[in-house]
Amino acid sequence: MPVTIAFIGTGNMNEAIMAGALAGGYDAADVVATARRDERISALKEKYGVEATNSNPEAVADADTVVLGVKPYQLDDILTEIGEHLTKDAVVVSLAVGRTLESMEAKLPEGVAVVRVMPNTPSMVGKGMHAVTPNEACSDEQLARTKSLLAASGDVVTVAEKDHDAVTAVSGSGPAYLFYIADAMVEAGVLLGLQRDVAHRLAVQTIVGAGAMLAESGDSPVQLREKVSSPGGTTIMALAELDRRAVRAAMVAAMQASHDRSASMN
Ligand SMILES: NC(=O)C1=CN([C@@H]2O[C@H](COP(=O)(O)OP(=O)(O)OC[C@H]3O[C@@H](n4cnc5c(N)ncnc54)[C@H](O)[C@@H]3O)[C@@H](O)[C@H]2O)C=CC1
Ligand SMILES: O=C(O)[C@@H]1CCC=N1
Repeated sequence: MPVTIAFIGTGNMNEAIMAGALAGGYDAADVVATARRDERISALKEKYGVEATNSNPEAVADADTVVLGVKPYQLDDILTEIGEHLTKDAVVVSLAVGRTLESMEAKLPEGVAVVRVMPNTPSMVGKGMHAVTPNEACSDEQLARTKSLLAASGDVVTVAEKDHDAVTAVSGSGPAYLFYIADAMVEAGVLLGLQRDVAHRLAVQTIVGAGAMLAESGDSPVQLREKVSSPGGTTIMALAELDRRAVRAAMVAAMQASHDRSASMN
């Protein structure tokens, strides 16, 4: 069977999207992954049963979907390397933060379909968030093909390209904010006398449960917060302390910093 999906630069994000696709019914025989080190190539072959190689031009030669998982500063070299080897129908899917469609088109032969994606690491457990923007040359079918692939590892939303820096601040960098809060909750639990493993279990299940309520209840974050906060009770005391310490303002400033860094990376 011909190879149809090439993952170029199979690090954290590309491995997550590839693993999701394979778990979601894509055939390993239709997938090729590239990496630089021999040990990594062997590991990808062994773990996923896919074809793996260090040759990016060979990997894209039969592919109709080419997912680029390299760092933003490595992207130009890869685009130049693969451009002339792409199939006529190929769609190039870039995960690189901050890199515009225009900047990628400039490194590819004219008329190549490109989709800019902002994914996030929960794709590793099938709960990713992918925001996608196609370029002018991308057909409806090529976009649908891309969205189907991404849907195997999470939710997919189409956004305007101007929104990518904001998307990065919310969902791209977002998992790290929650890991930061989880870490702080565990540390505080230990400070209050809990065993570390118990504090970890309590914090994790609380975040999982709160996330499920956000996703499933239909209530807004404010409504959910109000349900935990009894008048004069423990929760309102904690939330008032967060406000006194300007945690909300810190959150806005942090996300502005993520946005601005993304905007500066093209
Ligand atoms: N990690 C994250 O949370 C997110 C990452 N992204 C984007 O995803 C992309 C990948 O990020 P990560 O997976 O975190 O990075 P990573 O460092 O884990 O993966 C990059 C991989 O590309 C490989 N590579 C580099 N040059 C290569 C070449 N010439 N040929 C073959 N392989 C090559 C590296 O060996 C590495 O395995 C980046 O552009 C990043 O901006 C986007 C959203 C979230
Ligand atoms: O920190 C980064 O550059 C990547 C992009 C979004 C999340 N992580």
